[in-house]
Amino acid sequence: MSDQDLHVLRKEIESIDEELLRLLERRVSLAKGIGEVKGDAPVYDPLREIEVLDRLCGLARDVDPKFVRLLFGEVISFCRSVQRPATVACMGPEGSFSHEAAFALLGRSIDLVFVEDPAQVLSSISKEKAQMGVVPVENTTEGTVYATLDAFATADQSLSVIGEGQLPIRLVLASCENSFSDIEEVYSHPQPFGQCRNWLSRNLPGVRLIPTSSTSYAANIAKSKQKSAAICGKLAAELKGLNILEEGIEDRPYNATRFWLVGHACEGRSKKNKTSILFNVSHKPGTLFRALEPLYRAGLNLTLIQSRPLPGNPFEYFFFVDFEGDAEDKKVKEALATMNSRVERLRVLGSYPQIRR
Ligand SMILES: O=C(O)C(=O)C[C@]1(C(=O)O)C=C[C@@H](O)C=C1
Repeated sequence: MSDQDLHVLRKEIESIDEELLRLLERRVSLAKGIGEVKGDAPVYDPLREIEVLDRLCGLARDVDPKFVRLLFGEVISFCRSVQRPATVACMGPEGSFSHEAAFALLGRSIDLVFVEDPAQVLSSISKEKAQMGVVPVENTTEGTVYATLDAFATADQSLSVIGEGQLPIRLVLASCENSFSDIEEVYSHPQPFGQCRNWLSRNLPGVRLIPTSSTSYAANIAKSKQKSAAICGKLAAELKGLNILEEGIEDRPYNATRFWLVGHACEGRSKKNKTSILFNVSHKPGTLFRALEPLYRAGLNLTLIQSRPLPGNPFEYFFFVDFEGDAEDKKVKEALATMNSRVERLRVLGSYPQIRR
């Protein structure tokens, strides 16, 4: 290829880039117009975003659909923000896996509010410090995130789960030190410690493991403390300027965490909605069976059941159940009505779509 050929091709790229920019500006202008039509109604429409992204991925021919989803996910995120800026609460500080999950679910055109725990995420929404929140629910290695379930048990009843997404969790050992041999203590959230316990016993036997409220908080400590390291995400390590001593230290090849997107209920439903409920029963034989029986008779597939101590009632429990289906489906509605007559308290946390970006 001659310099002249390269020049011609680059000029054609510049022309296409300008065309793409003008089309993007047109799309943003249309989104602003939609925002005016919506008025005070919620801007975020997860079902419409899924529809737009799935359609484009179906149309993609010579471009990887994963890239199409990522690119247009950010276009939509910006188009959402020009209608009304969205403040999203999540566990911090910056660089936490909840931070990464918020970006994965909503794109990067969001304002983030970092808080200590899931209860503060929910209270941030209730106090209108944030319009939405992102909380971890379950990890493929360590199981349910109890703090999230406990937070919902006492949270504002107006909050709903409005979406769900899975984030692959890839753990790194990060430090100001340059070698394993210099590490005397490791900081991280208890969940990641559990996700790489075998790696730790093989590579850092006997090192003190100190739990923190989040992985990014652990990175903060490792940044300021010699002979220490953090188990965190790559984003946190890079944001703090730490050396990454080892990547991919999670014990299982597939290590992912399910996150809920929380806010005020959205209209509509997708074909594959899930529903999450919480309930408690009287402390008598057969009450749990009778509570679950209507879900069985409706043919609903349960994807999670988890008991948690009932606050104020020692050795009594409330239960979380996720199942496939939407609370507005006729058979689900009837099953929940029967269930409601058999339990002491039943709350539908939400029926929501799977969000993939
Ligand atoms: O169609 C809408 O309701 C819009 O607001 C537009 C748009 C988009 O950019 O495609 C943006 C935000 C919504 O969550 C859904 C879609």
